[in-house]
Amino acid sequence: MVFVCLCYFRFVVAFKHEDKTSADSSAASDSTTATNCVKESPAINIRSHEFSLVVPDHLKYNQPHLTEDSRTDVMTVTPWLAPVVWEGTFNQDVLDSIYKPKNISIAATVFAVGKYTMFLKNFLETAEQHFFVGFRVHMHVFTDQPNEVPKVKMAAGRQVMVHKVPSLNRWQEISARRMKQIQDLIEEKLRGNTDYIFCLDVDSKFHGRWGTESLGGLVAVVHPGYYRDDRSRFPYERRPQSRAYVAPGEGDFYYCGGAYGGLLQEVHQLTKTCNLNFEADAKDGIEAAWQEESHLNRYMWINKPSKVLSPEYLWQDFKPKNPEIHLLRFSGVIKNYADIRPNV
Ligand SMILES: CC(=O)N[C@H]1[C@@H](OP(=O)(O)OP(=O)(O)OC[C@H]2O[C@@H](n3ccc(=O)[nH]c3=O)[C@H](O)[C@@H]2O)O[C@H](CO)[C@H](O)[C@@H]1O
Ligand SMILES: [Mn+2]
Repeated sequence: MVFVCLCYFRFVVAFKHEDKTSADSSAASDSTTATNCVKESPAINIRSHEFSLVVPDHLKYNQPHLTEDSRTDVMTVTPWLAPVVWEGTFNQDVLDSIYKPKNISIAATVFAVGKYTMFLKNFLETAEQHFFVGFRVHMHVFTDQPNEVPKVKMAAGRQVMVHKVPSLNRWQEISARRMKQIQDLIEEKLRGNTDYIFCLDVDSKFHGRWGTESLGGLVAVVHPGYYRDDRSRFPYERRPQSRAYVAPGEGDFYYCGGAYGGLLQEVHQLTKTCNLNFEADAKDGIEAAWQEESHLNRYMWINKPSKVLSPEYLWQDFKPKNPEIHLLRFSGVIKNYADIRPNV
């Protein structure tokens, strides 16, 4: 660890020095810097994708202007300085050229228990069209009926992995138990081979790009149903006996249980904590108003997300599109709850 830090420090110093000595930085001084670092620390493999934003030299794109903002109708940065991602706030070519050479791998989890297997085909097919296209993606499908998982043609470097889970007879349990199963997946299968993970509702479809702009340490999506409301109207858990309790006058946004993600270790911490709190509540005979979504909201109040995705990243088909939504990326389909859930 110390070794890595030293190398990193050296790298920064080298670049600073280069800035000072030559405004027109040459390829030769670049390669000297790189070679020095590699020579002195040959065994180091840096897998931290958050902190090094390296673009290929000579990438041409529009100049960013500090006195101009591409979006003036919406919040683009939170009070704790996390970006809020909206169409128009980022340059996808710059972002892709940063993450492409890192060869990152992305996992997504999706649960289809009971009749929810009917959503898989559309979910998986549209993910192929819009979700991290051109990147390595593993779609982890959790289901009680592996035979019902449709065969979807996947591009190179992308695949579906099926995990069998028990069927449960309350939708609340099916939804909430996802946290534990995601925690286990990370511990047992993903550690060491996956960089980022996104956890998504299956009753939804992709309509537009969802890509590298969404990457971050801890990533939350603002719920489409409440983002124009005063926080007093957010459906947080309001009973102080629950570990998901959020007090009046507190809370930043109301986040979705249907989409969240980030670096593997961050999502591990989130799912582990929410599951522990959900279980402890259950022992006390209490289930939060919106199950794991309530626990997630409590968690995100204390552990601020480092990137916030706008409701473009989880809309609902039944909601008319508001003017601030310039691009709809992912949206919940209209469903008849009584027909598809095991209980009402
Ligand atoms: C868009 C969004 O933020 N949705 C959240 C919301 O309700 P939703 O109405 O979106 O919940 P839902 O019925 O979609 O259930 C959540 C997910 O659980 C799975 N499932 C559920 C029932 C079932 O019989 N089989 C099955 O597989 C499936 O992956 C589904 O997408 O509140 C829930 C609280 O519990 C979850 O936090 C959802 O993520
Ligand atoms: Mn849903």
